[in-house]
Amino acid sequence: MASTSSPVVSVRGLHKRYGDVTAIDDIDFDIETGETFALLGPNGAGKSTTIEILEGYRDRTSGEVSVLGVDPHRATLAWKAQLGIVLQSAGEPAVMTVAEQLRHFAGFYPHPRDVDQTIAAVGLTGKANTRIAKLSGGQRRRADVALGIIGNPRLLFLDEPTTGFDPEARREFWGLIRELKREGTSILLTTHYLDEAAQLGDRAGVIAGGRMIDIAPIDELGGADARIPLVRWRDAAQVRELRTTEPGRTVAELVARLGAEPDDLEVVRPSLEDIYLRLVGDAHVGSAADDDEEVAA
Ligand SMILES: Nc1ncnc2c1ncn2[C@@H]1O[C@H](COP(=O)(O)OP(=O)(O)OP(=O)(O)O)[C@@H](O)[C@H]1O
Repeated sequence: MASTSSPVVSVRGLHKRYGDVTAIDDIDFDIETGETFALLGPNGAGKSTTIEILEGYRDRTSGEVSVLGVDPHRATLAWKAQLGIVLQSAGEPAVMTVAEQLRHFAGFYPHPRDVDQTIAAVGLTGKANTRIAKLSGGQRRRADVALGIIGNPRLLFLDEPTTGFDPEARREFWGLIRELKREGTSILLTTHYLDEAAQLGDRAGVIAGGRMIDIAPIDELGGADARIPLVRWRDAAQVRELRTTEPGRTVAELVARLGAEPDDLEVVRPSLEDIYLRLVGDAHVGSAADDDEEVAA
């Protein structure tokens, strides 16, 4: 939930170049206290670069960045202790057990979580005394998340946190993140799973080619027009589609015109994934598809 206090993250006019490659091209966004902000975009869009700049791991070329009121460029240990970071790849698995590793890292923080409760929260109680190297891929990812939250962070960075999770583990993980949200943790999430963004995100920013092409509450992404339903049916051998704000009237007119129930009739509301793909596709081709005409799909 957004609040009226100053944003936990504020980014203005951010640019990042790697040699000749412009990875980030003038992006602006804020994350409010207690908000979960989903950063979405295709491979190579610039999400990790943005996150690494916010975390203080990477220099920017230009622009203003404030994280918990501090420029990450001037990071102090006290500032870092308020961040929780779950990287895309956590490197070589540790030889320590899950519990040993968490106890070790808990010692670095002024107000850590309880180790056993954290292990339970990520669903690894049965594996607390197993070496990290012996965990499955999905279990290792849970151990990464446990490490990210052991310091009781005010701001949690989750970079593709559920890659490799089975569907049940993903749902359990969403429950854990909702609990962290309830506790007031602000979260920056990147994910390629649009259902995950829809489940957890309050707002989302879509990056493509280093530019922020849309930023809105999750259920307003792409604008109102993006949610116009599609009436689809089969006409002889062809599938027909019509985008309309009045699907009921369209179906009634179709039935009247055909004198019978249309074959394979369905009314489809665009999913977040449909809307996202359209946004990213439009950013690539630089032009929108025609919305109003009846077309053969
Ligand atoms: N260290 C680097 N040196 C040179 N170019 C880089 C470096 N890191 C990233 N890039 C380039 O910057 C652009 C943005 O990369 P980035 O890793 O931020 O994208 P991403 O959105 O996180 O992608 P993914 O979804 O695949 O993780 C890409 O063109 C990438 O090739």
